[in-house]
Amino acid sequence: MLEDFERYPLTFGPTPIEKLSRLSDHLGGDVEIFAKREDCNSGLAFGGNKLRKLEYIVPDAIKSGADTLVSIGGVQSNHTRMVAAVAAKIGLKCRLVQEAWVPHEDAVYDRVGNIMLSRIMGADVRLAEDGFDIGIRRSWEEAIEDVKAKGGKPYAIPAGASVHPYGGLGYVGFAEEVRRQEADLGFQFDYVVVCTVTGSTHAGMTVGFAKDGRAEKVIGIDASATPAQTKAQVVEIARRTADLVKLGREIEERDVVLVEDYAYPIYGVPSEETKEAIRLCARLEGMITDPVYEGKSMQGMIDLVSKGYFPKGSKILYAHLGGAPALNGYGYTFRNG
Ligand SMILES: Cc1ncc(COP(=O)(O)O)c(CNC2(C(=O)O)CC2)c1O
Repeated sequence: MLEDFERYPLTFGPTPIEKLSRLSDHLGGDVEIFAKREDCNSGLAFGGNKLRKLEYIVPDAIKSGADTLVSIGGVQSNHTRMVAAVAAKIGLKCRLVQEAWVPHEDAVYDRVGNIMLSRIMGADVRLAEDGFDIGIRRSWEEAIEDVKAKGGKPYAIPAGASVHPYGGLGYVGFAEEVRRQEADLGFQFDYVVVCTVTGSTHAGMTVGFAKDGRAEKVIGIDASATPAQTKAQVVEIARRTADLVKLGREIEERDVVLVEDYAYPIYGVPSEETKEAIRLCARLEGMITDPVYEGKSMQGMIDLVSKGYFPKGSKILYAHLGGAPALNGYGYTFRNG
């Protein structure tokens, strides 16, 4: 599916799949839960899902002759941290807009975790007051213009790299990689559980698994708390990506399964149930999830298993997309563990 596209290696290679036996048993043993560890995919600044996407974007950036990568996220954005790491690795400058996406309790929220790493890696980090929205932002467009005004040659990467023309390709590759691993494992996964916010991770998986009739087995857990906008964006990215990789069929609305019940109270703020899911996974598997993204997809998966959403005997692949560095901005939240 991706033979026509150049990939710039930023990751170690296929990410490991591990059985979460203690979590599976704790949830009753009716389903088998596995994790694919995208959070351990690279040596670049603690890795994560955006690097798999950026592998298909970097060749275009290099070809463009740009000298500065320009991107955007919330203050504790994992995406902007990974863009900063990629810029450092390939020798480009980096301009980041960090918007006020999350009302926070921690006095150190804008000095630790992802934003600290981006600063240490030499990115030009600018805070902006605009609130959360997964769409194209004025602050980002102004940053692009400002780089130009100062004589730079910007390469624009939108939030999460999602609505970038090549934003979905990385996770088409994820599906191809899972199929190769399934051949070695001797079985197929019945479901893939993924956290969905700007949408190109979910969209790429939908297209990649549509190839063998499993598009609707990709269960997106919304963490944006703006599900209608997020779902529409996933569908749009999936349709464009399907054309790019010549899937051979249209992506329909029904191909995209987005569960909207776990993003509460709002984007970036964990509920009590999110915090419990983070603790349960950490205490049973030593696997760390974050309060913004994977904590909510873990919460969703646990709740769906408990409700019998997945038929008995299902093999579930949980996509762990990263996010742990942001925990440093939630020290007050977890002050008692
Ligand atoms: C750890 C982690 N897990 C899941 C997601 C959701 O991925 P999508 O944006 O592709 O839907 C993010 C995104 N993060 C964004 C960021 O700015 O970090 C794009 C929102 C993520 O970082």
